[in-house]
Amino acid sequence: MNIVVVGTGYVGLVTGVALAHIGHRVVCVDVDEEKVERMRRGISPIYEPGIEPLMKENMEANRLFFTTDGARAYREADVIYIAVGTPENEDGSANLTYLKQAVQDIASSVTKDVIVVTKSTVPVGTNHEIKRMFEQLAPHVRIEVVSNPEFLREGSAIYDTFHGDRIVIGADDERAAAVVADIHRPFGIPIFQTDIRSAEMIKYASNAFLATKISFINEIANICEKVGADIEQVAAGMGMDERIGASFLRAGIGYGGSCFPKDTKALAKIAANIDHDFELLKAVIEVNNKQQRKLIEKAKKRFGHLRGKKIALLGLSFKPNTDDMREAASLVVTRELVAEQATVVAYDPIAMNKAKSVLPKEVIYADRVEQALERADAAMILTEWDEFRQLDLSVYVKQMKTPIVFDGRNCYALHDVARYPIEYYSIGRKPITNIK
Ligand SMILES: NC(=O)C1=CN([C@@H]2O[C@H](COP(=O)(O)OP(=O)(O)OC[C@H]3O[C@@H](n4cnc5c(N)ncnc54)[C@H](O)[C@@H]3O)[C@@H](O)[C@H]2O)C=CC1
Ligand SMILES: O=C(O)[C@H]1O[C@H](OP(=O)(O)OP(=O)(O)OC[C@H]2O[C@@H](n3ccc(=O)[nH]c3=O)[C@H](O)[C@@H]2O)[C@H](O)[C@@H](O)[C@@H]1O
Repeated sequence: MNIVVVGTGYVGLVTGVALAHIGHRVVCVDVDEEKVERMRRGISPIYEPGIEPLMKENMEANRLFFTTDGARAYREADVIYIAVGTPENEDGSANLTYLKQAVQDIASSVTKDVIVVTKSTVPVGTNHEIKRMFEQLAPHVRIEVVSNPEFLREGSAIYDTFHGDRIVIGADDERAAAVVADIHRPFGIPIFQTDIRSAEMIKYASNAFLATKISFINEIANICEKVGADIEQVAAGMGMDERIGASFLRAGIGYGGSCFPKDTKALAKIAANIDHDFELLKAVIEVNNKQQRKLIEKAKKRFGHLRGKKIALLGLSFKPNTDDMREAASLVVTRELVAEQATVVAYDPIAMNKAKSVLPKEVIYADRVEQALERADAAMILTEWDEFRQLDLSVYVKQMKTPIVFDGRNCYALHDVARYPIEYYSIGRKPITNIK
């Protein structure tokens, strides 16, 4: 079976590597020549723990190949996975330009029957539109379209692919569904087969539900601060109820990343297009927008104004173990701090290079956490990297002008912080004001 994966971003590359690892022959196609050149040398274009050894192992076993020659790959393919980006349009809807281009590329090259599997997150109805496009553009062959949405998380993408909770296969054609199910069987993950539209909806509904959990717990955290409860205790107590579940109840400065922000907006738009006002989801989005500014609000309350203050930012990526800066809270926080005329010194263990091209030019970058904290008036923790969680708290006391820490990810236990002369503001917990 010849498998081709179109697009080698987080989803495409991880899919290609994982399918090769369970024994398939996989050709990964990308239009980005530089990326393909690097992957051919075994270098991953994305920072993702564990990916490079797996890439190399499967390339050496002659199961995994990278090319820009899509036409040839599509001609020889039995199954083609589409994993190109579906970013956000200005109005919040999903931009299907890359997807449609990939469909055209495939249609103009295939010479035999093929199954096309859509991994990209696409609005309900898109796979049927793809099917219609193929019927028009490549009437000489039979192309079956299958929806196979992806649920991996960045930073644990390899683990998630081998240990996912389910593989969703949406198909109208039983034979195509069976072929795709067989391809995935070696993962040993439960397969949920359904119709195409339901599969498309499962993806959006899953992301929207997880985003709802986050905004919900953040609202509870905001109330906890005012009534003197502790969000960590509250989340732990809630999570013990299996109907609620313990995961995705970490309060903080909101969700970012390439998917929750765009997929929640896209689903709200899908609803609006059929005259359904998805009020709950709109509130989830609004709560998140406010939550990303929470540390700024706290700092302004503490200092009055931030003009001339040196603020150390710890963590820039939208979450740990990735260098992805898409919709990271740091984008909002740095913009606000610069507008407030604060001096911003930032440090991130991995994302600094990517950050430099997207954050305001006024941001100064430090090579080490100690350097960022040096003589700072305040620190803001935006991403819960292990490096910050494990940091000896005395470093704040030693390095900073005033050890005032705004922790947007609740990295430290309050009883640990209480042992140091630190002023500490976190999310949904009591502040600690131990500065002498
Ligand atoms: N990033 C994530 O964690 C997850 C993403 N998704 C969805 O998967 C899709 C892909 O997302 P990412 O991997 O983050 O995208 P990405 O933006 O990181 O990568 C897309 C890749 O496709 C390539 N490409 C674009 N047009 C092409 C064409 N015509 N032929 C060949 N290559 C082409 C680009 O050069 C790029 O390398 C999106 O729909 C996203 O919503 C779903 C689950 C998780
Ligand atoms: O569609 C997608 O692209 C993916 O989106 C998310 O994965 P990802 O964005 O990589 O990362 P998550 O671990 O879900 O975190 C997303 C954001 O939510 C925040 N978050 C997460 C969990 C939590 O309890 N609290 C919280 O604030 C994180 O800090 C981060 O900013 C989903 O978890 C994946 O299942 C899905 O495939």
